[in-house]
Amino acid sequence: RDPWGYGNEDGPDAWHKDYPIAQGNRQSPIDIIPEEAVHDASLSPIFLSYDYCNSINIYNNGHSVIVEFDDTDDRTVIRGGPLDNAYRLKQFHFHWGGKGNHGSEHTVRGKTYASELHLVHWNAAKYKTFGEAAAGPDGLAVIAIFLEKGDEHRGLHKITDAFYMVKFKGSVADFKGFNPKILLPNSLVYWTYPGSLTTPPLHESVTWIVLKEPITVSEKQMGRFRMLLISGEEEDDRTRMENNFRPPQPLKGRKVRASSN
Ligand SMILES: C[C@@H](CNC(=O)c1ccc(S(N)(=O)=O)cc1)Cn1ccc2ccccc21
Ligand SMILES: [Zn+2]
Repeated sequence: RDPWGYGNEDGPDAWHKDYPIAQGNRQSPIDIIPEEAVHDASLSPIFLSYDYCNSINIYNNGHSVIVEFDDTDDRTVIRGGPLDNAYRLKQFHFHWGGKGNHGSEHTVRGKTYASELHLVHWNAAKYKTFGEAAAGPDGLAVIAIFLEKGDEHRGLHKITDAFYMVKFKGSVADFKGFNPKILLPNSLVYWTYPGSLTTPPLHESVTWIVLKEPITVSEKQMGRFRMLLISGEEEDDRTRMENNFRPPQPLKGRKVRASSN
């Protein structure tokens, strides 16, 4: 039972009633102000070892569309940057808006993007399961990539072409052999800060790694996201999945660090 959503009654402003951590000290997303980010020369580059990456399935959980990976070994990990060890890729998913250029969760000096991709990794060196990691202070590392409206993204077609199979909440389909490396921008320059899951249970367990350089997607490709529904196949209503983003949360004294390369 997921009583939370993005509507007027069950949206981000109401989440604190069931999840009081929503008003915690390290909540996400945030508005990133580049001039205020601390330039940290000790921050090494992020290393993505995605070569033996293999996706398993794609599914619609009523809140987003998620591509899951086999995380039973360290074949697909990220390391370096602010991380003390390797974190395993578990899934990636998106947040997006309706028409226009809103829809991202993080913002940059108030600028919003049409969508934001989250690559979710967990600290398998320290935690036995993803669920445990998701509740631990250094359990997760999420790479956020902004999607800006512009030319079409050829790597995104395979994903948007699969959306018809997962139109309804609760639907899942095979989605093998997709490597998210093709969704990365040219530069891995990033901002990093300690934060949380941006959806309930809002655990404060995420080291955020937000890439500065967006990738571009076409309006037509964004339209495909908006054909996904939050309703189940058996339900009468057909409510589109859109505007599934949480607005920026108070920084509460946290430092955002900027990488140099
Ligand atoms: C943590 C929750 C599931 N939520 C997430 O995994 C999650 C991941 C990333 C983000 S975001 N938008 O910040 O990148 C938000 C939520 C429940 N849960 C607990 C154990 C568990 C095991 C498998 C699946 C879900 C599980
Ligand atoms: Zn997310």
